[in-house]
Amino acid sequence: MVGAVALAWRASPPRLLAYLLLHTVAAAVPVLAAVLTKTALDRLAGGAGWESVIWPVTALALAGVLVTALPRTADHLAAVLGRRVGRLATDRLYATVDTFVGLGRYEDPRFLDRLRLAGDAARITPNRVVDGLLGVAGGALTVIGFVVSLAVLSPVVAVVLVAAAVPVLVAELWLSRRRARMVWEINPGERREMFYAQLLTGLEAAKEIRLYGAGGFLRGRMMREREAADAARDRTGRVELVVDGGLTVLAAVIAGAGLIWTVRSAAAGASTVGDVSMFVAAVAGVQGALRAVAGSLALTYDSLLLHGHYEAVIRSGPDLVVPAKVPAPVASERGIVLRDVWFRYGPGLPWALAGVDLHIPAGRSLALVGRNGAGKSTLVKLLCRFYDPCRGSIRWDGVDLRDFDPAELRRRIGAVFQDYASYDLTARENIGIGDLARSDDPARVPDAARSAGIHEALERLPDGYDSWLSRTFTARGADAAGPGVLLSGGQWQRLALARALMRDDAQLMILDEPSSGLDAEAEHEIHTMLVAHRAGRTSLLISHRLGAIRAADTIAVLDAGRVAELGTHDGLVAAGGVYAHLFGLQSRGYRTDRDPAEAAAS
Ligand SMILES: Nc1ncnc2c1ncn2[C@@H]1O[C@H](COP(=O)(O)OP(=O)(O)OP(=O)(O)O)[C@@H](O)[C@H]1O
Repeated sequence: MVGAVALAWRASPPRLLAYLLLHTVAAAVPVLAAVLTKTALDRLAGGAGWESVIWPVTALALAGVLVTALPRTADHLAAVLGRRVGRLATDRLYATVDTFVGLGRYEDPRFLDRLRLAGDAARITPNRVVDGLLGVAGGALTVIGFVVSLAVLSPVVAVVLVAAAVPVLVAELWLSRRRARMVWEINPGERREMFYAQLLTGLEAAKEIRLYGAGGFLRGRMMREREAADAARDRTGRVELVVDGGLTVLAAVIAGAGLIWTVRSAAAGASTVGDVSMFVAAVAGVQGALRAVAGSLALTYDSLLLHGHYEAVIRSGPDLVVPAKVPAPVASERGIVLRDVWFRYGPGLPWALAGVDLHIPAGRSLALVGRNGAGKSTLVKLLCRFYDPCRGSIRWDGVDLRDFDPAELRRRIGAVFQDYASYDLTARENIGIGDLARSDDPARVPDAARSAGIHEALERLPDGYDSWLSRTFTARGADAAGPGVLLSGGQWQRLALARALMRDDAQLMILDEPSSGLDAEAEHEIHTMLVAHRAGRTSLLISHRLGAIRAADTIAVLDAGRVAELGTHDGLVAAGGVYAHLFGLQSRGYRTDRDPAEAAAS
């Protein structure tokens, strides 16, 4: 609770104070109005003239003005404050997410459920907590005012009214807890529903969905998720209806009984007409305010439960241990050494790496080959420290990767991942992301693009490097409302390569299938460039096209998470093992002088 209120305070102290003041005045006005009405009626009933009621009536009129003006002003203030708090909380949330070193949390459905609720909470809960607390405080003020005035008329009714409030409060809190549990339970389904909705409305899967006619299947799945969530909401709604309905009837019975008692007492001359009016206003006021208090309490409680997810993410701490101090490199250990590295993506899952021993000498190139699922990309992810090995160690210049500052480690690496990203940004930004600190240098982006062989193509775009590479969003601030342009698959791949080449000072260049989408000529051209670029640098190259990696200083064949073969291209071909077999298959596929029977069979 303190966290939520502190956020609101940090977002805008003057607005929060003004909001507090408005709420206090709004809470006091109904009590004041009831007292003024009683005073005026009693004076009139006592035969007093206009002069003696002029001030209570004028004050009553002013109170009426306040009652109409205050809620609008308070609503406006609440909305402005809410947006400010939302911005601050969202920024804090995403800043926290940005501190996560690894990828593990993005593969933990429970954490993702929590993250989604935290996102909702960041937008709404701090303000709702403040609103709820002010509602409780304001309502309590109104209740106290009315109960005191009522106690003067009838202590019994006052006590009964207050006692009747206890079950209301208990019931509202119980309903809140139930609602929060329901929100948590339907959250995974709601995330799945969002996933299906994105598939159905996004460009990414549109081709396949249309070609395979999978729209109905996905829509059915989406609606089933929605139905399940709505069924849970309906169940909660029914319980709320029964509980709230019962409490409303109880309140009406108490109010009715009290009214009969007061009118009887006025008829018997034991109380005045003003007393009756005060009683009616007080009972309605107390019951209304009590309901408002209970509602605000439930709102606060609901919001706090939701806010708990936000706080849990904010306080989740580092996902991988980050050392306070990085040890100095060991002069005798140059390069990267993997020693008996074991890794799996989760307990109970198969080992993706099962005892890898490998040395990537500084300034040399190592190529990784192997069948699908052999563990090549996993090894790359471990080198970038997106995960830590379960067993064994990876040392760079003698320093365990766990002892590096992750940001420092990543500054040393340039990479093209197999599943590289394509950003809905301009071409210049798509490349500049590779080294944002130096992306303003006018020559760097075109230089990187030239090396990746994409410069001319980008220059030919409608706005050159500033062309917007998206068909689904319009550029921010763009005059033209139309979408931008899209690149071909191979051009996107070259763009990803240019992004990696922005870091021309990277000590380690990782290229995971950097040319899989390129035509034969482009592939040759890129690999010639990469061979020149790699000279004297440490590099790790993964490719299923073995012709592309034959120039590497060392080739390692991964098989079922282990290094099965290690050597140069010529050495491995001569050894006649897995590499020689795979290379033989590929090179035979390109030969035209094959035995016709062999060609027909392949
Ligand atoms: N995020 C993940 N969570 C769980 N298992 C994973 C994950 N990524 C990969 N795996 C599993 O780890 C094993 C190794 O996968 P990896 O991607 O490293 O193979 P690869 O050699 O790069 O394959 P390919 O040649 O197909 O790219 C596979 O069995 C795969 O199913």
